[in-house]
Amino acid sequence: MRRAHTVDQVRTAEADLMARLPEGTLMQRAATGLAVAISNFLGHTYGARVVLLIGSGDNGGDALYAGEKLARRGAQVTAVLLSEHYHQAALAALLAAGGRVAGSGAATDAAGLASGVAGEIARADVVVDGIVGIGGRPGLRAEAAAAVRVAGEHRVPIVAVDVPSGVDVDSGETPEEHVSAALTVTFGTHKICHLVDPAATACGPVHLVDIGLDLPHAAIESIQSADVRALYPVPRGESDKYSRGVLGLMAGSAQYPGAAVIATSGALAGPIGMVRYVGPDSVAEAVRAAHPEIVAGEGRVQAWAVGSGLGDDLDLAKVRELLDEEEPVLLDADGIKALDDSGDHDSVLITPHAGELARLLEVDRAVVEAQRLKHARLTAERFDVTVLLKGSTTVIAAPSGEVRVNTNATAWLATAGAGDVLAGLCGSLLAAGLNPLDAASVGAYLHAAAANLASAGGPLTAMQVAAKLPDATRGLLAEPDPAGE
Ligand SMILES: NC(=O)C1=CN([C@@H]2O[C@H](COP(=O)(O)OP(=O)(O)OC[C@H]3O[C@@H](n4cnc5c(N)ncnc54)[C@H](OP(=O)(O)O)[C@@H]3O)[C@@H](O)[C@H]2O)[C@@H](O)CC1
Ligand SMILES: [K+]
Repeated sequence: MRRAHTVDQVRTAEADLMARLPEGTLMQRAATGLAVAISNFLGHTYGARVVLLIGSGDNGGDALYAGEKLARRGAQVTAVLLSEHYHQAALAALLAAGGRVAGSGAATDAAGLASGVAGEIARADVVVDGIVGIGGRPGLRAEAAAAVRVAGEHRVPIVAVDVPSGVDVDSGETPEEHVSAALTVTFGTHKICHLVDPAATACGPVHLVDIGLDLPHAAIESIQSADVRALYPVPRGESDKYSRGVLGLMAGSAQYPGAAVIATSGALAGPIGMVRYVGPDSVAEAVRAAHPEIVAGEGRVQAWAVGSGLGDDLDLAKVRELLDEEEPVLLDADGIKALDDSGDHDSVLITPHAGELARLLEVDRAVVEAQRLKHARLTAERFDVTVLLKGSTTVIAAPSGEVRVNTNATAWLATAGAGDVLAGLCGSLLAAGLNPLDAASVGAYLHAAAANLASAGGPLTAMQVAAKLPDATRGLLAEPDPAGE
């Protein structure tokens, strides 16, 4: 798992380590890693024009010391001081290495920047955001916002130090103006904003520099290929189609027959031995035509997947009966309406998108979109259920308080039927014996991996995603474990 910690956890670990090391060691480790990452990002250092946006805290100190190291390797480094306060020793080091300070005069231009600063930014090869790090509050002050806007207008890429300034570090929310980075270089561990949207998108790719922090249990984890490999229920020699798991699928309707066909494709591409389809005869016929392997009608199952494309055919009483049984149940789409906050649902997984979660919580969709982590957690706690909140980064929250995210999805996956594939696949993983948190994690990861294969940078259909699931699974199970994962 890739781990993300809260600001408080990082501060505690930092204090513990600092007490054992000579002063300034951690900042030098951070700045060295940052300078190397900026060099790699640029592809060259000698002669590169680097503008540093410097705030009042240690985030600015990291940027200034990295600037010093780049200047020593021949870069033309200019610091823009956005506050009266700044890390003085770091600025002195930059100046000693040949760096400069821009805009020291009192005059300001129309954007509110000291004269000459806008021109420096416009001509830069890269802007380094050392405005604020984990000590920052959301939003940008006027001068910083103006500098960031000039970079955007001139398409100058921004490398964020630790976090893109302006985002809310511990929630991944972006209630106010913030930096959108081409690369974020962080230290010690990931922060929540690196993994949870909308802030995760503002980070761009995230590069982690190890500075030797000793960290506690993570607040949030992001699932990696090695985790999926370790969790995937691979059939053993003695397995038969029943022992591998049977999924009961209640999906599709006269209105949306395709959802049943697509969800079945997802389920059959998972680890189970058999799918039992339960639904109207006309839909069962369509499912059987596409998937002759299925068995129509009720029988013994190890888990249920209910809801994709049920529309008005949703039989609330029937679904609630299933929720009272022992077998795990996945509720998707309309099936989520069957959930109430009174029962014991710790073997239930729900797979809403933001709109469906908003309906369940009776809030606006935009509120869920803006505060994805908060609402996924709140739902898990209130309904005693595991929640897989779909989106560009998937957030999975369990009633135990554990949270995992999946960040490897392509934006092309936002297509009709993709959710039905995911529901079938996660149902299949539940039926094969994974608990709801693991089923959701493995399902989200493989669904995204299959979509990446189907897309290869272009459009895809839900059925193509399902068709690529076996390849994605095979590739992953065959991969050697990389060190450190
Ligand atoms: N922890 C670690 O392990 C390591 C940490 N390291 C580095 O230290 C960074 C944390 O440094 P930090 O604590 O000095 O806080 P940081 O974010 O630079 O500045 C906070 C100050 O900014 C201000 N301010 C607040 N909001 C603002 C806003 N929206 N817009 C503008 N200004 C705003 C406010 O001051 P004010 O101006 O209000 O007086 C506040 O006090 C961390 O991210 C990493 O880069 C590494 O060197 C090594 C290992
Ligand atoms: K920053």
